[in-house]
Amino acid sequence: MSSSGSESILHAFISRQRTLLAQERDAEIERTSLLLSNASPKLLEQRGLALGGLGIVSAGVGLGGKTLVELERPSAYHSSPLFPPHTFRVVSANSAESPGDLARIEENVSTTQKKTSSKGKKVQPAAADTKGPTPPEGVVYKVTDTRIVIAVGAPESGDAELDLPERCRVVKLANSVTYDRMDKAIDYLEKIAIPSTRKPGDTTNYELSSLVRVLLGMSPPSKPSKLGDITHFDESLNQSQKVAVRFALEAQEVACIHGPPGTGKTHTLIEIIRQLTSNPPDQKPVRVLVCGASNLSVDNILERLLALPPPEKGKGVPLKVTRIGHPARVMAREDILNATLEIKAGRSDQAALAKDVKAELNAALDTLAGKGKGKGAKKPRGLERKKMWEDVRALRKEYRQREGGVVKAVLSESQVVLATCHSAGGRQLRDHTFDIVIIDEATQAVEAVCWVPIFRGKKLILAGDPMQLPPTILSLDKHEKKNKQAKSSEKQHKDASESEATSTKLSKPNKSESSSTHDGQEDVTDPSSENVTAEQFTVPSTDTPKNPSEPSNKKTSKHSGLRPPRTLETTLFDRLERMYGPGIKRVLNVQYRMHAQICQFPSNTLYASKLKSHESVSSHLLCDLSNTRSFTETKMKRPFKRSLAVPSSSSTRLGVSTSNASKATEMKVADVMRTRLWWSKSGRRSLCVSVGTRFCPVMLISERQVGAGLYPSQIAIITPYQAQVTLLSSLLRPEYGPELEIGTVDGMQGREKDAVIISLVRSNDKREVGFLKEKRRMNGTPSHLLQYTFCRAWVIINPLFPVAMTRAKRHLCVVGDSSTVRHGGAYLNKWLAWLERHADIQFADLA
Ligand SMILES: Nc1ncnc2c1ncn2[C@@H]1O[C@H](COP(=O)(O)OP(=O)(O)OP(=O)(O)O)[C@@H](O)[C@H]1O
Repeated sequence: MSSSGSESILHAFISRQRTLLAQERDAEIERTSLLLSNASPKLLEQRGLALGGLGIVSAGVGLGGKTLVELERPSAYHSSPLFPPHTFRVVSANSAESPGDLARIEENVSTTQKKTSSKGKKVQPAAADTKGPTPPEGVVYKVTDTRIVIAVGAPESGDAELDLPERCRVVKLANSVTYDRMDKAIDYLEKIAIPSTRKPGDTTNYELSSLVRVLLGMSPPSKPSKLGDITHFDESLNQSQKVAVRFALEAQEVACIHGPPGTGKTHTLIEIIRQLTSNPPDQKPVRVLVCGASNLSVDNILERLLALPPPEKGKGVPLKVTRIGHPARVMAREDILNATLEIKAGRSDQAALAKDVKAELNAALDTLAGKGKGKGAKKPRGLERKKMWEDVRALRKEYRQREGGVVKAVLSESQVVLATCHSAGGRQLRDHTFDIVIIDEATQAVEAVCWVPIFRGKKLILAGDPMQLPPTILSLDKHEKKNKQAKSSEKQHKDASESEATSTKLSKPNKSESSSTHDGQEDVTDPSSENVTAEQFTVPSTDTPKNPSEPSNKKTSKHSGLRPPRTLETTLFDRLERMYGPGIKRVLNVQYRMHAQICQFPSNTLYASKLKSHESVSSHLLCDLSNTRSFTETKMKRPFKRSLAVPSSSSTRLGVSTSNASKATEMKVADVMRTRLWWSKSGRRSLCVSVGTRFCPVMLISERQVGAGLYPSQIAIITPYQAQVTLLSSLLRPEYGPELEIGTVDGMQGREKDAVIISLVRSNDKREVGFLKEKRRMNGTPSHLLQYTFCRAWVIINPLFPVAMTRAKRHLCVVGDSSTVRHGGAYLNKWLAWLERHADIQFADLA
């Protein structure tokens, strides 16, 4: 191809990425801002977009010199300290992984005050008072049932005086930080790949590395380097994992690892990290940046790295690992927290001086807030206050400088640095480069966010499963939606007509064969809604790889070049496979999690029936656990226990598609309570359901699972709706503690539990299943719920399959209204039919 030809393709690719990111940013802004500007505070609170009547508990200094403002519901205004259902999250729910929701802390003016302000003018609801000081804005740093912490004052954004009102309301804002970082990455990519786009006089040293060339299809992957025999640290690796390890180590630029659920993607990555970092002491240590699409995926890897045994005496030093990210977003475990940059920096020798400055800064902030030491301390006013704020500004600057030095020292000596893709673009890593960048859950991240860490490394290893959660995209345009709907109904029609017996023949249309559209963009049949070919799962008997530039089968030799993506759902992983064929990846084909019966349906329908269950798990049951008491019913020994199909009844429907979520939730709480009372008074032991579907998990847990000796920590409840999560948490947490995991599907990706209850929730006359319908998605972020309920213009697609159905090790319980869920398309219907044949079904006893 001529250089101008390839340049025009690069232009088209980059400009398409920009357009898609801009659309996504707009969608995000529309989702939050428009709602906020038009809604009254009361409505915002009802919709979980604001928390009112809050008081300040404290305002201290956190990493980066930000002020951490902690707020709660004071007993003077509220009968309960518990927050009502809300949508504030530490990890923002937008399409790309982001640092947390943005929020504004404004004065909570009562309705009467609002109607006639002191000047007799109407105050705009929910809008900041334009005449007073600008209300502080920041990132949600931590949320518990009773407290919310907002990190105010990003270092770059100046240091406006923090004037906190006595009675506050926290209002959610549109978050642009992630988009800014992704835009920056795409701008940088453009300047690297197309020198003509650089501004005259730009002296930046742009390096078009061979990694970037391969990722953009400018040159094919180089021949793999030849490694001799590999001595594995983990001798239990199966053949497909060994093949993947060798493949990743020998690849020169990029290697992809495709791991269906429970097949040990993370396990394999750990071996790869150990291999990479174990070069002889006389050689320069290899530095690895390990990223994930989510904080959870990063913590999963960190947890396993920390659990590694120290090297034998004289055989190297323990691996130095550091986790970048808010401790509040990191798994609340001591060893994990101790590996965070914040804690490590705080403990380092150089930290003492920074600590002194921090103490001084905190004292000054306390004085400004009228909480200074000494009796009757008052807020300074006038000139004195102005002077103090100047001191605070100077102290903050000094603190940042000192802290910057400490952070640099800690990171420089870390051989493995872990961060989310997004936070790899933060200022802490600004001057750091790495030999290898690893991205776990790469199939869940939009391509632009992957470029953030890619620029820091020379070689890239991606791990993921294109059949699991894709990135959540808000902005699929109308054309795309129509296209998708048409394709999905076509596909579902086809799916439904295929019997399960023929599922082994299911073949994913080869991505490389996808036709390009008139505008040169790729034809995006949702890559995830396709299936994997049996051939892709064939693992060679030795771990010697093929050259990624030599595709493994005839069909794939027709691989395409760089194409502008049609949607942000096309991940880098998808795109590479499409460009280079399956030779660019290795597939893991033995799963170590699920009882064979739990594995069977996803294997048949999504993995060409090639997903094998390792013998150590294929027949394990709850009753094999040492802590379970003997189950009185023999049926309990089956891995599918009680798939409850609840007949609908108009008086008891508990679907989410009502016009008022909070009302619906209140009603449901009452129903749950009533049912629980009824349940315990009746003393009945058999499973039955009297109303709706929402409370089933409550009973299942109390009556069956914990009753059978399971620990709450061995159980997870997965449900698509955040409102359901909030409801169940408020009911179950007091009884079973925080160890009982209750979450939406997103939170469960990468996790596993002995017993999993999936609550499908939806039950209604109209047979509306909402986002249960989408084969691969059933996302449950609160904002999605709100979107569904209040902005019907949005099409919500949500991930349940196969993530939710593949989290259970020994016991899977599905609770749902079969008469509603049955209308969720061919895939759901097929699953239900399969459950009816293979699981224990119990219908509700409406009497
Ligand atoms: N070779 C192996 N031998 C024994 N156990 C293994 C092996 N590989 C993986 N496992 C176990 O299988 C389980 C799943 O592994 P892991 O979490 O790495 O899978 P995954 O592919 O990342 O999962 P998912 O993406 O579905 O969450 C873990 O308990 C892990 O210890």
